[in-house]
Amino acid sequence: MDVEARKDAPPPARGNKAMHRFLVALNCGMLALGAIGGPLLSRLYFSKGGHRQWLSAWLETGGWPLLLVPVALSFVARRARDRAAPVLLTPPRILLAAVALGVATGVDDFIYAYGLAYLPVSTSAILISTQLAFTVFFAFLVVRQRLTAASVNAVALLTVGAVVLGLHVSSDRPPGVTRGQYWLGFTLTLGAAALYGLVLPLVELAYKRAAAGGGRAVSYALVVEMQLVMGFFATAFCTVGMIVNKDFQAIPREARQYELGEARYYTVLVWSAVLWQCFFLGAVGVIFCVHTLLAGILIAVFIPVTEVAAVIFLHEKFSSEKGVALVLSLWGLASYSYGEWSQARKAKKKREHAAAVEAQQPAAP
Ligand SMILES: Nc1ncnc2[nH]cnc12
Repeated sequence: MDVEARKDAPPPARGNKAMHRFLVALNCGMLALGAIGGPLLSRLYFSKGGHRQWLSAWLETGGWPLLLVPVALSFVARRARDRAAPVLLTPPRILLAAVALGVATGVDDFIYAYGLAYLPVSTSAILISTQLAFTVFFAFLVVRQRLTAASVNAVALLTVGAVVLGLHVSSDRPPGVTRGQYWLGFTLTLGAAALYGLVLPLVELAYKRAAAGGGRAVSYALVVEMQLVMGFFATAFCTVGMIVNKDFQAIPREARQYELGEARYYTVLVWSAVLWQCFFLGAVGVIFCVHTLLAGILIAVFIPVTEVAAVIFLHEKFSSEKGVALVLSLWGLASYSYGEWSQARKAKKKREHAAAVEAQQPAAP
């Protein structure tokens, strides 16, 4: 848990390298599970008789207590090594940033849930894919993330995929949704993409500030701790919305009237909370292990998978546009991965060359 990883740090030692690879795989896996399963279950809630946007938003981060387990384990391990170890690893200034980012996530969850109430999950997913363009833009501004030919190519391919899919959006209004509601959902979903595209690089900036302030690399334990704080405040924000909207009183009534039955209603709610937790923890974990842009790329890449899953499980229509978008996004991922791999290989060769030149220099008298 305490493994440290920063892009600008020297290459990790062999044991750390294995742990780093494990964390990359774990976080990519969690992000995949959450990015595909979260929207499907949220849409299943709305399509079978759920109407509460604040409740749906609440479920996106309401699983934050799950993070108490790794945070507590990390604390116990630290206390076993050092009796004076502090309860929290996160510096106070960064905790304050996590509170603000948590509230921003709560706002984002609400506008995302509002959009999903009025759009098919396939349309919502297409609109959310524009998040990548916002992430690239804000990552460049906020954390000076370099733009390479491979990342620009990946963004272009994913954007073309979204535009191709966008060509059929006007014909897919869900039953009972008015034209006005459809376009409100459309606009709010684009707003959610922009806001989350800003939140991701700000999370990376917070890690950088935490590393600079503490004089050492950020650990994965700190990442989980920050996510716990963000999840708590995002949920608190949505709880206020639920209280004002009288959602808590409406839940038992809504459960009784749910098309799939009462037990399945609660199952959908519980699994929504678990899968969305995987999404948010996976996203910040990928930012920590690699960087913001990869988190944005992966979220975009899973979108066509969500499309196919929506066709299979929610019986949404599969059009030829969806097939084209799927191919384009896989191509985008391949292009990006190849670009990163060749950059890393060039950097490694450069380091080895510099080390060889240094070894040949005669020792100073
Ligand atoms: N609240 C949210 N949940 C999932 N994906 C998102 N993309 C942008 N906002 C989102």
